[in-house]
Amino acid sequence: MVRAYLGNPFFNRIPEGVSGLLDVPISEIIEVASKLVVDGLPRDARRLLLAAGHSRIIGPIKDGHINPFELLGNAATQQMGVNMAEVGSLLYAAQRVSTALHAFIGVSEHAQRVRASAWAACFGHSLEDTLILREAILDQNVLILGETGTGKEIIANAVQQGTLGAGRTPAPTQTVNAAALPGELAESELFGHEQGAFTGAVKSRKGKIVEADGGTVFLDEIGDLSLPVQAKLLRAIETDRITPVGSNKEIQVNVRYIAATSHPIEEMVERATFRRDLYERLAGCVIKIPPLRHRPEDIVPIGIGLLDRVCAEALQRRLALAGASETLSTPVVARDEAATYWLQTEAVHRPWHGNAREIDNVLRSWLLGTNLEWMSKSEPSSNAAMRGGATSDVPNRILQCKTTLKDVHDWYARRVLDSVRWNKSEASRILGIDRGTLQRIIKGEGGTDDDA
Ligand SMILES: Nc1ncnc2c1ncn2[C@@H]1O[C@H](COP(=O)(O)OP(=O)(O)OP(=O)(O)O)[C@@H](O)[C@H]1O
Repeated sequence: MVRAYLGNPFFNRIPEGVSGLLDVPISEIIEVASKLVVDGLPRDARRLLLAAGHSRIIGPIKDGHINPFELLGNAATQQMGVNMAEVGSLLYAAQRVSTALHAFIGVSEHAQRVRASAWAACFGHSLEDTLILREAILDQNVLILGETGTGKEIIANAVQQGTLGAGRTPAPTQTVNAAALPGELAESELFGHEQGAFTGAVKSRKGKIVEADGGTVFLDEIGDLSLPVQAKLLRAIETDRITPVGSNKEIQVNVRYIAATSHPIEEMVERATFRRDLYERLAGCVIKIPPLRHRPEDIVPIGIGLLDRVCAEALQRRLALAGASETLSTPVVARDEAATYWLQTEAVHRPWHGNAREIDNVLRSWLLGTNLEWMSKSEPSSNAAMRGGATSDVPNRILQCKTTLKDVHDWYARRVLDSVRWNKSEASRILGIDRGTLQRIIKGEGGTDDDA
């Protein structure tokens, strides 16, 4: 039996096909269990059973097919006198948070710290924290700080996954983007309104905070909230009550707030453009995501992860267009070698002021220029031209590529159509073409004539 714990290099190197027992310190059960589920351990990982310690539970594991999670629950129950159902729920939440944190790629210490902070925002720093202080942990609001494109939304989503509703169902989650909302609208979006409360309020509306009752509200771009709305939000947080616009009735709510901003909020507090008391209420747990230029070792892994995603999306689109008749003859993830090489040799030296989002945009436009041939045909192109050429010489590669302008038009039209769920009027408006032209593009692609 091997004693393993999170951070132990062994744990990350369990060879394919191994079966056995891991003796995990009780304080790390939740981390280890969730890591087992998400971290791509061997397919027969179910045979890798976790034991929270001791010989009296190892026999039954060896003999039968005991669910390791149940076993963990039992072990924790025995040792700490806690409720079995509660431990089961915790493990379930842990699994969801881990899966969500997987989307936050990064090997740097900074990235690891960000993931650990998000984890702590849900479960604290130890199993004792988790079991004893969980209510208090979830009572704390979370503030995520980082430049644009650093992955604040990914982290917010992970923290949201840590809250469970009744019966292990996911708790309600709502997102409000304060940057997109002028004053009155922000108030109505957050707190709801009564019918006739203002011009255009033809029906009453609940508002995101009430809709998230029992769960979380993600307040994106909180630094853009006006001072009057800040005051109202502060009151909602302090009293757990909100008053819809135009109403004189208060509504009781139980919500965890997760806020994020790319503005320097501490400076805003100093300049009194953001309320200090609200900042303090939101900053129960602060997660700072450093920009990519402070963690250049994350550039390649993030780039490769995004490249896989872009290629998989492109393939999916192609299959959707081809219809059910085409079988999946190519791997879902076809990584572009030239792009990988470029990431390793050139991208690492760039400052990436737009952070991961900028890498995503560059990769997407690169693939649009060079890989369209692959996107529209059944086999991946060899990319020989790209491999042979200097990787920074994008125009040169585009010349060698057989993509026509029509291919680019059609591809882009399809992207827009996808993004508006094939609403052709909306797509024509975005593309700046009339519906007849769009119809012709669709016919050329083998689409249908039905209006969305
Ligand atoms: N560490 C990361 N790993 C993988 N993808 C990332 C990472 N960080 C950011 N991304 C990707 O970058 C894009 C932007 O991420 P996200 O929207 O979470 O950033 P943000 O910090 O909320 O930006 P903004 O402040 O502009 O809203 C997304 O496509 C996201 O998947």
